[in-house]
Amino acid sequence: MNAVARRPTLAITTGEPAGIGPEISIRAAWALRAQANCVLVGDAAFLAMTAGAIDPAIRLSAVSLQALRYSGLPHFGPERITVVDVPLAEHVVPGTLNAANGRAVLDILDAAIEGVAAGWFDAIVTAPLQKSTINDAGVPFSGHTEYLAEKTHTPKVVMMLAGSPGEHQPYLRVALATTHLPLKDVPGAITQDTLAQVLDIIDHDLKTKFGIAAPSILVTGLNPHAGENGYLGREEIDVIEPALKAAQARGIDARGPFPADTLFQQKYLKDADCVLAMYHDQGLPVLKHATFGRGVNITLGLPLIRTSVDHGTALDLAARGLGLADCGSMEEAVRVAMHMVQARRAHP
Ligand SMILES: NC(=O)c1ccc[n+]([C@@H]2O[C@H](COP(=O)([O-])OP(=O)(O)OC[C@H]3O[C@@H](n4cnc5c(N)ncnc54)[C@H](O)[C@@H]3O)[C@@H](O)[C@H]2O)c1
Ligand SMILES: N[C@H](C(=O)O)[C@H](O)COP(=O)(O)O
Repeated sequence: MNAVARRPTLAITTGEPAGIGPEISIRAAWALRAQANCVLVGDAAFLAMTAGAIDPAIRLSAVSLQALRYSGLPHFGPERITVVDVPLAEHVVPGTLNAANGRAVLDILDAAIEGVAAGWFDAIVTAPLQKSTINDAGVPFSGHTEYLAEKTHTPKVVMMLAGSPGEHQPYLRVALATTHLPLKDVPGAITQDTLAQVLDIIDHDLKTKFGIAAPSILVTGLNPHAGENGYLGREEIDVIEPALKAAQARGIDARGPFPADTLFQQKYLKDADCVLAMYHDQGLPVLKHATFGRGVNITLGLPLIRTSVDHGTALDLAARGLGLADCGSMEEAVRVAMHMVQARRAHP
């Protein structure tokens, strides 16, 4: 089979229409069309208008979901990008959220999930969406990660962001023990059972999806200075240490709990494959500070491949027009998804 036919087919969900998602999705799909068959999922008329404004040379061909269900995904070759049309309810004003379009953002995700199950797509790459707008549309929603877990009936998944901080610095992967939780709910969510599931998923997926034979995982504490021997909190002694001992007994190379504020140093990171942080804003600011614009969000533990960008909808940029958003993270999310598809093809 030739290289074009072997291109992975990736569904790019174009996300919040008033944000930068549609633009970065189109740009990444067009820039990487020789390597990946990126199928845009979103409102075809809006995407065509946006593509025309970005570069009139960009060629899009729309198909309806009904047509896909009837006759499968058409293969156009790298000279044009397929769009699966999921119409929005209302006209888009860039930079201005509109809850009337919130339901369509979920329809876009549902179409991509359906497409993976139907074999149209090898993986899903998600552009950023605005969580609040979906809630404003009346659907409780905390993130793609949780939504994909629910829709694929996966009891536990792990959010991991990864990126290269630059030359001569180790590639950084930061996984989270909890995802989108209010801070007050975090301590209660960190149990020995949860940590066992999270560590098993990280160990398994780093081996099977990233080809790391014996992953080394460094684990942070929850409290300042990892609890200071119990004087600044007992979660390290009561929960994290026993969970680590149990994981080690299962053959997982997980060490800690280390104070989160000093763990992110080269001397510790250089021999590690992943840092497991206890909550969102303990791990992600470090990763984003080091790699913003090149980072990728990967959901571990899912039965499908899903990657995403390391940033949000950037409504401020969308409001000011096209050409301001950095596409680096979106392109990297496409590349990581491609590599994961290729790795799965090599080791089904
Ligand atoms: N994958 C996702 O769907 C995803 C990821 C992160 C945040 N979000 C959501 O996005 C919304 C907005 O979040 P936020 O305001 O905290 O973060 P944001 O990333 O949208 O914006 C933070 C800052 O970074 C800048 N920025 C973001 N992306 C950029 C890019 N590609 N190029 C240049 N500058 C960029 C913005 O202009 C802004 O100054 C929230 O609803 C949040 O939940 C979604
Ligand atoms: N936590 C992610 C980040 O900070 O980049 C972001 O909110 C996206 O999460 P989902 O992939 O679950 O939507």
